[in-house]
Amino acid sequence: MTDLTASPRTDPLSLYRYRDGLYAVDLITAALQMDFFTWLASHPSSLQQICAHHGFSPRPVDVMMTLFATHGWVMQKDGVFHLSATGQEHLHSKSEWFLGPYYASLHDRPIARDYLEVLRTGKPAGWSGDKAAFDWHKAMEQEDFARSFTAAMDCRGRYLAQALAKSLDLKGRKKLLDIGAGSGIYACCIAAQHPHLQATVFDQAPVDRIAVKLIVERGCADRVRVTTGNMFEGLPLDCDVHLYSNVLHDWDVKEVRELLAISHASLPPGGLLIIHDAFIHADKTGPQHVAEYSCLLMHSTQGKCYSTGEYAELLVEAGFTPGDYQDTVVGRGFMVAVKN
Ligand SMILES: C[S@@+](CC[C@H](N)C(=O)[O-])C[C@H]1O[C@@H](n2cnc3c(N)ncnc32)[C@H](O)[C@@H]1O
Repeated sequence: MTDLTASPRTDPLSLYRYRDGLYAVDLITAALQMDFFTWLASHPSSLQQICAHHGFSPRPVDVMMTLFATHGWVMQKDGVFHLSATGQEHLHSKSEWFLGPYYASLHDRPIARDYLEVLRTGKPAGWSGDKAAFDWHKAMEQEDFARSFTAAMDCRGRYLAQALAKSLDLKGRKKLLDIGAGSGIYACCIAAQHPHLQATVFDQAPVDRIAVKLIVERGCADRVRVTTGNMFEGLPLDCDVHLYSNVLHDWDVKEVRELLAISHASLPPGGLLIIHDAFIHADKTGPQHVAEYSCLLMHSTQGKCYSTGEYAELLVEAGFTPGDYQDTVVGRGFMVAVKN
């Protein structure tokens, strides 16, 4: 039986950071290719004005401007983005220190090209630029893709989940629902750390079958069960804790609102909702590595890394009282909220 309460002896931070931040350079390249910074210098603009002028969608522009703000290349004042001194000196095509040509050889990278399209359509590009796998939610219904994607989430979660489990206060709670659970690694680690708790892993086919096998292999099947379903069509009613781990970041605001409303309807009064994810600061000036990870999500899913402020607003709107954000490891953390 695997000891799911153990932590590794060494720190894998840089391995997570390379993978998470991979796409940021392509978004910077796409912006330079459009000479976006030179335009912004003479047109300080709100997010809406940037979208209206360039024919862009709000979600990718928000991710792009957050990335630039975390580097100090743009600054936001009263909702208007301005090019900073660094931006004027190194990103403006009329500056003697302009670095645009240094990035020109990257214009043909598939992900950089995708960004020109994602900015305009607001729709995700294919996973890793592969047009054949265009909609990864659909791809997750295919056995092979589901298996390799779930393996990726599982090995990432092996480290993140035990850290989350150790940080949670679940005294007096009875049953956790791990929504969009993948392999069930989070439910298993939380159950291992909190022996009084039962858990249900909730996902769709064929991920449910992959989860059953791994839960048995890990020796957790006595307290962790699997339920198959579509989270947008309702959730089991017998749980007093809901966990969304790396799930809401795959979806746009409309779907996040729907999921929070479904959770609210399914939890008892006083029920606990946990969002485990990578969070942007409320003022959207950091952390830089989360802004980089958000580029990857914006490119390949319908979501992004939301800020703590955005989540707090959505939680209040859905009828929850949000608590403070708490860090765990490798730029991840969680927010809890109690059903009013
Ligand atoms: C990014 S993975 C996160 C997995 C896991 N929670 C983690 O933190 O690693 C998103 C998961 O949501 C599941 N999912 C997507 N749409 C779903 C739906 N409509 N109903 C249930 N699960 C869904 C996917 O199958 C996938 O396992």
